[in-house]
Amino acid sequence: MTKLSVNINKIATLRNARGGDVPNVLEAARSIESFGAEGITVHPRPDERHIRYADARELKPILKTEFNIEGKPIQQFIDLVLEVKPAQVTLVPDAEDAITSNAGWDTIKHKEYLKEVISEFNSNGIRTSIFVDPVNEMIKGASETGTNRIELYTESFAVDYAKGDKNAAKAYAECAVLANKLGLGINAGHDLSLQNIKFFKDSVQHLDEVSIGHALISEALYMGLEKTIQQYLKLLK
Ligand SMILES: CC(=O)[C@@H](O)[C@H](O)COP(=O)(O)O
Ligand SMILES: NCC(=O)COP(=O)(O)O
Repeated sequence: MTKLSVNINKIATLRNARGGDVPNVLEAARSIESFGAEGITVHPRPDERHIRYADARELKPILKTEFNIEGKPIQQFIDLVLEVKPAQVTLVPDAEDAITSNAGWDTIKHKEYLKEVISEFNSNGIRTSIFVDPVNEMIKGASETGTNRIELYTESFAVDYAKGDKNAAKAYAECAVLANKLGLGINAGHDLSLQNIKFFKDSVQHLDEVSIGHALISEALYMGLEKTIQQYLKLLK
């Protein structure tokens, strides 16, 4: 069974557009949980253009499902995660000016750094996951950092699948088998949607969790959050 964690960054984007508190991200998170989602993901960025560090602090006590905080492990982010103590932290190598996440970690080049940060989170009881491209060498490198899980960066899958490529999930399927052999849990995310999630889920074994934000919130504009979440849950069974 693959868990659905809903990324609520885009709810905060809408809120921030008017500078007030509409829509309220805490209320949205509560509703998302009540519609059956098994987790809430946030990805605060240093410019706080969508979800804010303060949102992460306020979300923790009200959430009933798994809280996943994603981000680049700069000191401010590390301090936030150690204070909030979510169930899971996902480390992402965000470039300074990127519109969104656009690459996985080079787990060989940054192995020592990742080991250090991961060890601190693990010793505080926080499950760790690192964002990686579907490349065997990066999976092997990840397994040497001490991380509990990897998150497969699915943008290239989404692009190739949309072009009709039947092998769009091949590298992901191979990496998932390798990661599982190496004892790593497997998450996936980025540009997953109602169009492509079933193919991905059916192609990739051992998938513990997917985190979905941009497409899910967009689809909910037409169908509503409840129906949209229920469709994902059906496709992830
Ligand atoms: C790691 C990942 O793929 C997502 O967290 C994505 O980066 C969402 O971030 P934005 O909402 O800032 O695009
Ligand atoms: N980790 C991926 C995530 O949280 C959501 O990515 P996206 O669905 O907004 O592309």
